[in-house]
Amino acid sequence: MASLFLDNVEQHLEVMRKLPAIEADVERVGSLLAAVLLAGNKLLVCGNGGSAADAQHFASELTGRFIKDRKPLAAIALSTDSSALTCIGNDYGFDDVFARQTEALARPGDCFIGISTSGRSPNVRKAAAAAREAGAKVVGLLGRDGGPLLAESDMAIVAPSEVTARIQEVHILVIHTLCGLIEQKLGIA
Ligand SMILES: O=C(CO)[C@@H](O)[C@H](O)[C@H](O)[C@H](O)COP(=O)(O)O
Ligand SMILES: [Zn+2]
Repeated sequence: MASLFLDNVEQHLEVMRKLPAIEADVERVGSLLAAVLLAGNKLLVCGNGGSAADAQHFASELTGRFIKDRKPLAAIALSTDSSALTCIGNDYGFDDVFARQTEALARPGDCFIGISTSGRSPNVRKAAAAAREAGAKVVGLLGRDGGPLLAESDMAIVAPSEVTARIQEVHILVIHTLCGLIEQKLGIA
């Protein structure tokens, strides 16, 4: 009898084998993010649950380090400030927790990255709209059919799976690749 672990490994590998289909999207987003950072602008990243963890992981690879010693790069996760989350959530509602921070921080030339396995989370969608309003680019890191956020993004990477955990596993691979592409394109790797 196959174990749950081996079932998950098999399912994971099945999804991984489909990833060449999204290679061009990953390259395109990598070029965009590198251009944003090279121009002195910043990345704003957010998501819920596991994607909140991905958002802070992503931002920390850039402000801290990924592979090479290099200057810190401008990226901020909007899902990490418990005071902002509780204040905005309590006073305005949970749908506004990322949008209000985006409205405060996003400037023309910046890039907002919304991470959502369904592409349906209202707080991520509302923040994407606020980013667009501020003149920032919108990138969706999505799954399933991309949800409404797919059409609301300037560029998107959609993990080819219907399973939240598998989508998140693709997202972290994509995030690490984007960090590598950024370092490569900025001439620091
Ligand atoms: O990590 C997991 C499941 O693997 C959960 O925490 C998951 O991220 C949460 O249910 C999120 O609220 C899902 O939101 P989204 O990906 O649909 O935007
Ligand atoms: Zn998870």
